[in-house]
Amino acid sequence: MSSKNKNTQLVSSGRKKAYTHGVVNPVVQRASTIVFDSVADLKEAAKTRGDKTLFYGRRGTSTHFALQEAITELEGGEGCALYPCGAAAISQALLSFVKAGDHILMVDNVYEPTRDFCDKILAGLGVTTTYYPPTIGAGIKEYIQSNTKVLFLESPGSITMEIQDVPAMVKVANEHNIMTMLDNTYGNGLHYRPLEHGVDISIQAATKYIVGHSDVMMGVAVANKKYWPTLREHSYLLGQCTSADDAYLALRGLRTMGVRLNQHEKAAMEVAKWLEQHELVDHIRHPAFETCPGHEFFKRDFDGSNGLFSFVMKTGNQKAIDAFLDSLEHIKMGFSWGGFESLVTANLTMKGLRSNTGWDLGPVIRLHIGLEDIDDLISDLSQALEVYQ
Ligand SMILES: Cc1ncc(COP(=O)(O)O)c(CNNC(=O)CNC(=O)c2ccccc2[N+](=O)[O-])c1O
Repeated sequence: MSSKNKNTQLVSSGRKKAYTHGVVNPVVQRASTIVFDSVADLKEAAKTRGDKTLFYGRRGTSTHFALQEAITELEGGEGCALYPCGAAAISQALLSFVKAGDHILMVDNVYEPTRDFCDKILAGLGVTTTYYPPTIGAGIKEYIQSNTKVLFLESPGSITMEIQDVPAMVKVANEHNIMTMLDNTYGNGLHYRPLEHGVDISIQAATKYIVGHSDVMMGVAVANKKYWPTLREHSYLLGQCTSADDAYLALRGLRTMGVRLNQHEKAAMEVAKWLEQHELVDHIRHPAFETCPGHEFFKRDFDGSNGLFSFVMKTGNQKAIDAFLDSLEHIKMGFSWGGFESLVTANLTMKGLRSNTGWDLGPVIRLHIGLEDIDDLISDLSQALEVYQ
């Protein structure tokens, strides 16, 4: 019996006997070639090859089908396409729907490699991009052109964590027949489901919380009924596929995502509250804090937060940042988040990383709070801030 309760879904989804063969987890069905006993079998498989039928490795196997069903249920869509990483999910979802002469609207705090894809790849294909302020809301209307095809959102946005008024923006997009895509790596389907707010395609770097153990690169995109057929077929034609082993590991991570996120959220809130009172810290950029732009939309639309947040320093220079980073022991520098480990990245300024929103504040330090003991993390930050000068 299926359930609308998310933690039950995380445990139960994608466990049809056709995928598990009677055990708890799906089989790891590695394949390039599927063999058929008769012409009739081959013709039957060819008819339904795009819909969870064994036909050819690139179309997926039982392991992939189990993961696709689970993610589709988690995000509440019609179907889920799998990609080798989050960046591929973003770029291939865009390439599935734009053509030369189109224009897209991209949020200005978007994950930097997404910006680079727009500027270095889409531009070369004749697709133009306008970056809009993350807090623009319904004012997005002013940025729409006659050839605008896609409104791309990421909420909260990368590093500076602004949360968008998604329903207001989706309403404007629908009024102008513009499709919407949202990078939901932060909301992860448990705490935020873009399709419930009218977004057409929800994209995640499964690399982060879904996998949850920093050992698989994967992207997912879940589309609604209107856009699923095109996303599924164009992802196939663009050659997007993942290994059965990675699909198994992603599904394995999904099973504990609920309990892991509970701990990430609890620990991050405690660490952020400690940082908030520190004399060197200007303010916290954690969606659950009033000092985070768009906090009111987080309270209205999200069911929870996780281990990722940033804080802005009152002052600082690169020397102070480097000394701080080098003195951390438990919290490691690394270009990712969503695993069990605590990580840190730092930006001296956001100037130059934004094209339509200014930045006159201090350095930004982003933390991913992992599953270590909170006291150890706070002690680590306390001693590191002592050398931040
Ligand atoms: C919101 C969001 N959306 C998509 C992706 C990409 O996922 P992938 O890593 O699986 O491709 C990510 C990847 N997250 N990684 C990080 O935030 C770490 N920083 C970077 O990756 C980064 C930032 C700026 C410039 C270059 C990089 N980089 O390491 O490629 C993401 O945060």
